[in-house]
Amino acid sequence: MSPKNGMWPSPFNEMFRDDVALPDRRIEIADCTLRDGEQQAGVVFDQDAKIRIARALDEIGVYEIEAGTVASSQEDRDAIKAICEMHLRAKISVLCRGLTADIDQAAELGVWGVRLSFPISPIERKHKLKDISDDVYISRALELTSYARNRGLQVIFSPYDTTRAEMPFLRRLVGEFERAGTVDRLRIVDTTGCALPESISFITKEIRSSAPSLALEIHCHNDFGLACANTLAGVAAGANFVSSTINGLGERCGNASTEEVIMALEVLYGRPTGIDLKKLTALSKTVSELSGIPVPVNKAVVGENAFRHEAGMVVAGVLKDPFTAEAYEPEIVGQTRQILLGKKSGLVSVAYKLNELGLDLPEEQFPELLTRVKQEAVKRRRSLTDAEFADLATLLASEAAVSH
Ligand SMILES: CC(=O)SCCNC(=O)CCNC(=O)[C@H](O)C(C)(C)COP(=O)(O)OP(=O)(O)OC[C@H]1O[C@@H](n2cnc3c(N)ncnc32)[C@H](O)[C@@H]1OP(=O)(O)O
Ligand SMILES: O=C(O)CCC(=O)C(=O)O
Repeated sequence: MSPKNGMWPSPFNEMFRDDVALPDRRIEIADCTLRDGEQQAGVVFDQDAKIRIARALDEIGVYEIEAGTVASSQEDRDAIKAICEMHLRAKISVLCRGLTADIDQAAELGVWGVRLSFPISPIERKHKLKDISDDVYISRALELTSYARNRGLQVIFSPYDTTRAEMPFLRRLVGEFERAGTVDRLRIVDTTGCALPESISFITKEIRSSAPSLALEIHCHNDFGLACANTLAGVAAGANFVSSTINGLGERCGNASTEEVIMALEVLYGRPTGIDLKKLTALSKTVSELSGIPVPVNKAVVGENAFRHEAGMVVAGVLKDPFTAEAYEPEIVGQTRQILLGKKSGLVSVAYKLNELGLDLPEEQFPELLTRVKQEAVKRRRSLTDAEFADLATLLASEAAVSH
């Protein structure tokens, strides 16, 4: 076993790659940071912020940008229009309610496609669609989708709360779409983040068998920390489009994070996404800055600690071969590896850091320096900066010089 392209995942993954890794399988990122990301309570993206994020998403190479909710506000519509006028490579879509007025507004803004959000589970239908019957639901869904189609829009139908829908009705709906040919893609939506990966897999396969020609997208929330796993389950079961957000921003606990799904596809499934991976960390920082939502230091892929090592036994391995503690090289995602000195350090780290900082200290002083590093880290309740470590080493060196 050895690394390939700077990556070294579990060899057992090979057994589960199935068709996800096939070179001719199309798996595209339809990022919704500008729509669901902004639904994170407290987040406001103004037009400049939306334009910056849209440009950055386009630069990494996402297939589609869900740029906002058309009914939300005039500011949003202005921003969506401005994004359309940037003529990015990425397709621009917007969320519409099940109303022709929303579709009209979307068409006038110049978007490529609409996402028709139409609640499907019994609880949503009862409270949001006046307990609409199955027959009326289907006829409205067909009317709305053909209306959007006739306005020249790509049509992505979003049965809101798909994971709590009744399966016979869901099967009937997608069968109708397949017959009518009014829908380009169906988004499977885990609105409350309540599904297991196995359930997502089941739902995706059921829809595929009821409507084999319908393209599928998967959109998962993170209420149980399963959004990325559920998204991958959807992809493995046949969804070719991923609806996710940078930093996992989004309603409540957020969505599957775009960068996590991309790296899982690339590293764990061995499936190239065509995304410029080196720009992921910078994009995460931009979204964090513009949303005002900090990225947790231990966030997968883009967190500051994702490639930092402090524990002595870990560092001893990393310095011989980083793959003892990492599944892929940090530079792939625009990060760097760092060795920190602190309470959990060992002598190997002391020697490494002295050398890295160009500091001279007799080897017999290393254990004393390590003791002082640990004491200082306990006192400060954190790892030490390079300057603090250098101060400790310099002080110890001068004490040793005086006592000789
Ligand atoms: C969870 C999701 O991701 S879905 C997307 C959610 N996104 C947003 O809500 C975006 C921001 N929203 C807004 O700015 C506002 O809610 C607006 C402008 C869209 C609508 O505002 P208002 O007209 O004042 O309606 P309000 O938001 O108070 O209520 C929504 C109404 O739409 C109905 N509704 C909800 N979903 C849908 C739908 N997909 N299609 C049609 N009607 C719907 C609700 O039942 C409710 O109707 P009611 O007043 O008869 O109870
Ligand atoms: O497409 C929709 O219906 C909205 C999707 C959504 O963000 C959700 O329900 O989680």
